[in-house]
Amino acid sequence: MTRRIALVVNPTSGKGLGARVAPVVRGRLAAAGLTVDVHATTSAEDVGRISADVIASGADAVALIGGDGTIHLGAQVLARSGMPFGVIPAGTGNDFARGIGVPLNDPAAAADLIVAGNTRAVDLAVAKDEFITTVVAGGFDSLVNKRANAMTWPKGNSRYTLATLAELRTFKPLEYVVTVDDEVIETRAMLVAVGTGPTYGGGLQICAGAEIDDGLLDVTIIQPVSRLTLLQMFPKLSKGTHVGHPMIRALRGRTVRIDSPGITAYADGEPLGALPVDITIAPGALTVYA
Ligand SMILES: Nc1ncnc2c1ncn2[C@@H]1O[C@H](COP(=O)(O)OP(=O)(O)OP(=O)(O)O)[C@@H](O)[C@H]1O
Repeated sequence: MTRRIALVVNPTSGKGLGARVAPVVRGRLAAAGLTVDVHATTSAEDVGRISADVIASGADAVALIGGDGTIHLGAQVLARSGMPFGVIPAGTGNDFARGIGVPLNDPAAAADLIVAGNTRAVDLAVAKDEFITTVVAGGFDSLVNKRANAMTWPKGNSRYTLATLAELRTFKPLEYVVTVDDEVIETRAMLVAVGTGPTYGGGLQICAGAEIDDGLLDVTIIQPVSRLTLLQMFPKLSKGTHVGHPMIRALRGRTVRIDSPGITAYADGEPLGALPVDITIAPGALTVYA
């Protein structure tokens, strides 16, 4: 019997990359003998609504073409459904795809993982009643995100560089209470991040070493460092060479609370809400092709 797969496409992901990638992926899946139904989304709400319809339709699998925002929306419905879920990276960050080992710049190769049909169950975090597929964080990076979102110029990643430099001028370490299982840590810090996978922000290894299926949350606390050291840390986060820095504290646990007054938490690259945030783990909640 042929496998029937629904291809849910966010055409706006990656500034139109989603729309460009869709025919390539459709062709690859069809050439391999799968029956492919393509659904283009016209709004954020469509991602969950269409995913729910696909589950109800009895399709064998679903694939999402998009970035971390699209995966986040789909995961709200697909988590715990048991429906095998393929990821075709087409965003700017693609940290969930990176975490499960899907090729990032080769949509045909990503489609081939769906054709091969090997699945694994991966963990999701849960915070403020939402499933989170990558990292929840709050601190210096929240302020940079907020500033960058308010800027109309420049477009693209240089906006984050400018926002980072602007924020660095005035940033002072924040007061946190971080609770990991039964351990309560009162500390000043630059930021606190909690992830199921290792990266956010398009490959920054903020939770370096996080295993996507170990049933645990990885917690990173960047304790107070000078502005220059913080700036120098960003390229190191990309390469993973920050690991072992004396001011970076790494912990693991099953429940985490982050609290710092006046700070907004971000999750999967979008604002999640004001701290405090309680984070738990949903082990093996999503079944992915990888
Ligand atoms: N037609 C649409 N379908 C789905 N989402 C849409 C659509 N138009 C705009 N959006 C918005 O796009 C966001 C998702 O974009 P996505 O994250 O997939 O791409 P990106 O921002 O380019 O990549 P990344 O998150 O990896 O940086 C959603 O949160 C939603 O608000």
